[in-house]
Amino acid sequence: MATCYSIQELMRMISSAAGSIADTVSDREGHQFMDALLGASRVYVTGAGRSGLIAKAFGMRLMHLGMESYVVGETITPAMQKGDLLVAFSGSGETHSITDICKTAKMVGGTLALVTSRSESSIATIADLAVVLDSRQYDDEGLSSDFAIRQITGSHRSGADYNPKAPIGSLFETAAMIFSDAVILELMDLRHTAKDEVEDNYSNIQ
Ligand SMILES: O=C([C@H](O)CO)[C@H](O)[C@H](O)COP(=O)(O)O
Repeated sequence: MATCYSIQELMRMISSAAGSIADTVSDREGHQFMDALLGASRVYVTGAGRSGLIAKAFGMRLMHLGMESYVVGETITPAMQKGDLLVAFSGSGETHSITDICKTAKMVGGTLALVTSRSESSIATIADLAVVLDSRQYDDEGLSSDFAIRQITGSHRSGADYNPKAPIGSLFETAAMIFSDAVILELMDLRHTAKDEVEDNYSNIQ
């Protein structure tokens, strides 16, 4: 694929675009998400494909912080109960398998938090709270739109010579990873977690 951008420029574009998605997260959504995590007995995470990988990475960090966290679908994941929280990562909010898991979580009395790129979707409709990382301006046409290029590079180069580099949800997934890490930092702060405690929980058998 021909492109007039170097790998370094592309990296900066992607990080800058993902960073700008932070501006789309409302304070209310951020606070609700933190409150749900801090108030939960146990935290379950779920997501499909790349969103699922972000969910797992988030669940792992919660475990490092000493919180009881589980990945839905893993062999030793226990039954979910009232008082537990399910965090679903789904850019579209429409992935069938994840929608079913979310419905089950609600049915058993759990709380459902959604991390998504769309405020309206099947999962958003049943979620108790949602954090919207609005990456849609990049997702539909990758980074090829003039708008996206101006946002990212500050230039007025036409999109005509540019191949999309963050298509099909990639920026949502990158932004979701950054959001998750920000949440972990805030949790460490609020729970007065020392770096040593986190390191004690790192796996020594993997
Ligand atoms: O793997 C995914 C990626 O977009 C493929 O490029 C998605 O994360 C997966 O398909 C799940 O979709 P969403 O539920 O819409 O996040």
